[in-house]
Amino acid sequence: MKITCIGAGYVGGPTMAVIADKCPDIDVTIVDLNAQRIAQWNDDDLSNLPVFEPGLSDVVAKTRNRNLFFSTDVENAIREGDIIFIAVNTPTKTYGVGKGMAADLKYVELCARQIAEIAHGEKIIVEKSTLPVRTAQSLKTILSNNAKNLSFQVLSNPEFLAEGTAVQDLYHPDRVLIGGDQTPEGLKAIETLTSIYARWIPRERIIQTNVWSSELSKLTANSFLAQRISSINSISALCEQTGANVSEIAKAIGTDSRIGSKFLQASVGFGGSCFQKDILNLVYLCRYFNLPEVADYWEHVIKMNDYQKRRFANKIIETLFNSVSGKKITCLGWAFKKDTNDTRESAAIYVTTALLRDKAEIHVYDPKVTPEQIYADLDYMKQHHRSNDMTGIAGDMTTKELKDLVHVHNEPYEAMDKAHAIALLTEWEEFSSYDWEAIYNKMYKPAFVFDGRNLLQKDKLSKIGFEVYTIGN
Ligand SMILES: NC(=O)c1ccc[n+]([C@@H]2O[C@H](COP(=O)([O-])OP(=O)(O)OC[C@H]3O[C@@H](n4cnc5c(N)ncnc54)[C@H](O)[C@@H]3O)[C@@H](O)[C@H]2O)c1
Ligand SMILES: O=c1ccn([C@@H]2O[C@H](COP(=O)(O)OP(=O)(O)O[C@H]3O[C@H](CO)[C@@H](O)[C@H](O)[C@H]3O)[C@@H](O)[C@H]2O)c(=O)[nH]1
Repeated sequence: MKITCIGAGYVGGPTMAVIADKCPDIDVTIVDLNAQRIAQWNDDDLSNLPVFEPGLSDVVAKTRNRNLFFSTDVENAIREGDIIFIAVNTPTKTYGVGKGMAADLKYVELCARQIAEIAHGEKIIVEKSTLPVRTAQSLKTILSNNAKNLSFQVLSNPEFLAEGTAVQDLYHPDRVLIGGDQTPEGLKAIETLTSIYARWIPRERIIQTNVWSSELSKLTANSFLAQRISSINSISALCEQTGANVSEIAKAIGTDSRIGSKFLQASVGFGGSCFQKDILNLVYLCRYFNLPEVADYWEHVIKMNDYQKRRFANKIIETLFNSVSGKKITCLGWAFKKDTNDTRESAAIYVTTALLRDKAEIHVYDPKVTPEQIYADLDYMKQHHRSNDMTGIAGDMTTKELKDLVHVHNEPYEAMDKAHAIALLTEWEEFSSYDWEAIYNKMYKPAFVFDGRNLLQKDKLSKIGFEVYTIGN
């Protein structure tokens, strides 16, 4: 048996590496149109892999060129694979019908058309990308109208890994979900895929459903997770007005086994490529199916998140005497969470943009994100943000002006030297072990710290002399 995966990104790369590790008798080929990304996956120097994930380079070192292969030859991989995973990106549409809401399925459709053109024999096509419910039907329609000599089954097998813990999540998932047609052929395909995961995951954790339940479970899971963060963040705002402490509340409610303690960390706002995109997608589907009340309900999870990011940026501006113009603000962290180099939808981008609007001078330090990525994020924000009202940079700022105002450092102390304020935006653990006394001595006074992750010890910092703002306290 051979496995092909189209899309060598944050999902395709780690997922296939783990399958290759656990199934040494199966050849796994990951293909991508992006030649640079494939070259990075094939780089001898494992620190150059395009995805940073704890533990990933070890798995790649073990499997690469044994039974794990990275290639740009999409056609050959489609021809060879018995099981073809589609793990391409499905971003929010930035144009036309459904702009700013619906998932852009053009990359998925392209895969289906390519498979239809090239593949023959028996194939199992697996939706690994996160897709709107009923996408499998569109794939089937494209395949059955265009393919020749192809007998296929489409399965939905959404991925639940979280970045930063992807490798651990893939080796020990809470569950694997496989949806397929409830016909003899569909059930056989489900069983084939199940038998691969069953090599390392107990069968009772492999859930089999129909395709539509599987597709919709993924959007629902992400919406529930994000909803918890928006819920605790909404309470953080109330805490700041009343003297209650959001961390104490999270602990108090989290010990109720019906609520549970995870995902109750108040923050500057959730980021990442999935939560916002998937909720917007859910909202779009609800509106499409004429369920406005349901759509409004879920849309508020995002509105609350926008509010939290805006609130944090405004807090900085207000505290710095209502203007940050010409002031040096240092952002500690740019990634959307710790232990990843991914910056998609990172709260840092929104907060920085709001500060730039108020003419701040921004200095950034992140242990894993490159300067090119940071400038690209700000440029993208300039063009594509859903609502300018949120934090979009005044469209009139040129890329050059942006670069003049944003300085990226590869050393944290230099980034904080002579700063007016520090905004901690990602919970990288190294931030808590810095010499905060030395940092204080080199900052303008009053020296402000805005901890968007409640990572630092507030009492210790206050004792040094800092003015400290934390979320919900
Ligand atoms: N990132 C996550 O943590 C995560 C977790 C679960 C699910 N997902 C979902 O998985 C999907 C992929 O996410 P990602 O973060 O890996 O995206 P990504 O952007 O990191 O990777 C997608 C890759 O697909 C490639 N690609 C696009 N069209 C192609 C084509 N026609 N042929 C070959 N390659 C093509 C792109 O060049 C890119 O390298 C999305 O639907 C996402 O919602 C992501
Ligand atoms: O209590 C919490 C937990 C998370 N976050 C933030 O929420 C965002 C998302 O975090 P997380 O869910 O850990 O990472 P993702 O990689 O985005 O993973 C989510 O999105 C993936 C893509 O669909 C899913 O596969 C995962 O199950 C789902 O957790 C990050 O900005 C976190 O900092 C908080 O603010 N508070």
